[in-house]
Amino acid sequence: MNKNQQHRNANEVLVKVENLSKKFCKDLKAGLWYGAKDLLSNVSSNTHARELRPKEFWAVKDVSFELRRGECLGLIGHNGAGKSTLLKILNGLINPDAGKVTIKGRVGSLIELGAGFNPILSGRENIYNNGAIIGLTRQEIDSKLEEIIDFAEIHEFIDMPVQHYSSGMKVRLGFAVAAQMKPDVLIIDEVLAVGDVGFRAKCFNVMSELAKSCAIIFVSHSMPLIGRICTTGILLKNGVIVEHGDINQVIYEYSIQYENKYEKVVGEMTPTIYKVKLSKDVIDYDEDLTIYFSFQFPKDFTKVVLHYSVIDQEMKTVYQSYSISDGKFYEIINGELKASFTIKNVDLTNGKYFINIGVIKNNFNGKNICRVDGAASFVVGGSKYNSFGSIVKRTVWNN
Ligand SMILES: Nc1ncnc2c1ncn2[C@@H]1O[C@H](COP(=O)(O)OP(=O)(O)OP(=O)(O)O)[C@@H](O)[C@H]1O
Repeated sequence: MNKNQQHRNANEVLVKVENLSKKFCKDLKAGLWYGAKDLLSNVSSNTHARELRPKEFWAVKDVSFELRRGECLGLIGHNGAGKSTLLKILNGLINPDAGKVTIKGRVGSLIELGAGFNPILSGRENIYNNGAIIGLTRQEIDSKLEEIIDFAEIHEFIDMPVQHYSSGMKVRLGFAVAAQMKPDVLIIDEVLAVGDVGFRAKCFNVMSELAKSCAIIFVSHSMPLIGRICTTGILLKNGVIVEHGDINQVIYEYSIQYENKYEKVVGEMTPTIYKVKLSKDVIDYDEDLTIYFSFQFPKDFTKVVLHYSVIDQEMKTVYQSYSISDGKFYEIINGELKASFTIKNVDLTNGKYFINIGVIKNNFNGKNICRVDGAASFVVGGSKYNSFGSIVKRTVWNN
């Protein structure tokens, strides 16, 4: 086996992260002071590293994992969880305070918008610069140049300084360079979302293709995307790994800890009081869910129509229903509307969902008397169906 074949060994560990920690200071003055003190006392970052001084906090704390060729790791977590900090350490943009990163092979990355580009150089010059940094010869870059420009679709602007590129153009160039240089490890941050839909689709096709022969670390807040591309996942919370393993399990853990109460009341009449209760807060995909509620209004109405929507974490409506479709009307008597409805077999994949409940006049003019968005939330768990999409579509697999 020659050296090159060895280098491309399937399943070899390409990224090894051991007890990685990085702290930041919440206060600029204190941060500068600590920096100066550390420099003066010539403290190596690893000796003092494990203690926090006043106003410091761990952005990444004791993170360890391995990633093999052929694996695609989804890094997920709330805003400020430490994802970008971890990526920047992996990419060598910042130094950790403790721990060790070992990466084998060539690293392609798209982390911050425009990071890695010299703004006063043209797109073409930046391609050469970046290629040289990852160790390609001029001839090798020459042979990839057209491919990169074609992929980025920025032919007419390739000789313009990068500082005049739009955000999307920077992302196009950044991704094209990172992906077309045939990396062993590809690190992609949320920044990809800046690209337009067509370009994003192209990137995901390339990532799926690259995933077969390299190791990918991908950060995104879009769970459908993460679920589609990644094989394994890490959930970070306050810089600490709280879940690591199968991507569907990690997405599920993330979705159930999501605290996004987005409760909002809209419509021409606000209920003075409302109460909503569910038959169960955690259910299986094939169970029924009953929603009990009572709304107090300042005015009576006869014949109103109820409706509800089930919303997923991407804030997309998964399904909705109107009582009028089943010929059912309600009355608001003495200002109170007290009712319940049952969703038969929720038929949803694992995750957290919200319920919007609305009341409209029976003339169905579309105007809400009121609608309570995020009136309740529930979790679907334990489904054998994975997290792609929202609906579990039971299928008969004929011969
Ligand atoms: N240079 C810095 N100086 C001080 N604090 C920083 C610095 N960079 C990041 N932080 C802090 O570290 C924490 C983690 O930030 P990070 O950007 O890694 O989060 P993230 O998970 O990528 O968040 P998001 O989903 O919003 O992109 C945050 O509290 C952030 O304010």
